[in-house]
Amino acid sequence: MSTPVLDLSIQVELDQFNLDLIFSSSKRTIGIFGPSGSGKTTLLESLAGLRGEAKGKLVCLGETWLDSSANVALKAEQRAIGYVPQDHLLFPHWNVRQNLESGSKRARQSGEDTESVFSEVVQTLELAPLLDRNITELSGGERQRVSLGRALCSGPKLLILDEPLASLDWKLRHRILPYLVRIRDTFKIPLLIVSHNPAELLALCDEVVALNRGKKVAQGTPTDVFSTPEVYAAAADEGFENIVRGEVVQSSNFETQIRLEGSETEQLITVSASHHTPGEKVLLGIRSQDVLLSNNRIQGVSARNWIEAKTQKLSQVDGKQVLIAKAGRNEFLVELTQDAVAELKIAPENRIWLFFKSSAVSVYSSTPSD
Ligand SMILES: Nc1ncnc2c1ncn2[C@@H]1O[C@H](COP(=O)(O)OP(=O)(O)OP(=O)(O)O)[C@@H](O)[C@H]1O
Repeated sequence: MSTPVLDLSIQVELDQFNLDLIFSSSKRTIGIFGPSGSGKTTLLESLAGLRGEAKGKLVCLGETWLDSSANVALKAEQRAIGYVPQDHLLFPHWNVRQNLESGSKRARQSGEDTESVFSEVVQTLELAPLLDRNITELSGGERQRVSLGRALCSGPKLLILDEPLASLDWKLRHRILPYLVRIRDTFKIPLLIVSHNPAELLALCDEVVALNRGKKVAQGTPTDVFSTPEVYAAAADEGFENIVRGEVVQSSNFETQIRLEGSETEQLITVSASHHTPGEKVLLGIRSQDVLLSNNRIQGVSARNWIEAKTQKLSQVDGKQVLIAKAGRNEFLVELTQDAVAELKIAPENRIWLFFKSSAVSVYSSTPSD
């Protein structure tokens, strides 16, 4: 087995409860999910060495950062972390270049080629036109890109993002998400992303750890974690959105057709006309409540889209049933009533068909654009 990215057992005393967390993960993109006040920021601050009161053991990529029993507690600046907090914390009186260079200082001290990292960061995050601008003149989304850039310039072993999209409005969130996908794919640095938004974690993470009141309640693939009853209830507060990847095949004034990545068939998803162009990689959002299910390939339905899938796991959540359906490499969570499960005789490994309307699909770009 490869060296875990994170291997930890930590305790922090808090007002209402204690953070008491044990987990190990070898995945390159790890998501931390939990409702407000569940201990996510406390965990990140403990990782970053900003919580002197944290006790226990913490090993990142084979390097011990904390071991209370052996009196080891590396200072924040000794942990090679790129930490992007929720409020960005940029130097307001410096321009973008100076802010990025402040990140490079640590990397230079450890002998890294900071110039090539700087250029790669500027290129990946499209920061060249902003380099001479002052921080106070930037929009929220631009500040977020600079903040990500500064963290990357410091040559981190682990990049930690605390709610990277939470401070942005809906439109900006969809502009920044593709940059996060790009960071994940360009810089092969392990990422730890904290979010209370399942869609972000589904789009970015290989593994999710869910917290509640300072304890781990689930760990596994994003769909596995989000389909566990306790987590689904918290995650589906505003409707649960499945996120799958695709590529635009055709686009006209009337409709856009998209091939699902990892699909075993050549079947296309049709959505309303969008500005996306053929060849473009996209993320598709389909809410679990908008998917209909049938145990045969019925004809004569108005829903334009259908996907052949296999049933996996069924969980009961507050009187509803939540099913994981697998189509090729894609997994969907589907909400069903108890009656529907009985009527359709849903059992593991059944062949089923998922139906949804074109208008139920949201298309998000996974490459940055204006
Ligand atoms: N320094 C502290 N001392 C005591 N209790 C604290 C301290 N910091 C946070 N808490 C409490 O610990 C709990 C977890 O807080 P934390 O900020 O880690 O949660 P969170 O999951 O990040 O929340 P949010 O999503 O709202 O940012 C909260 O009940 C909070 O009031």
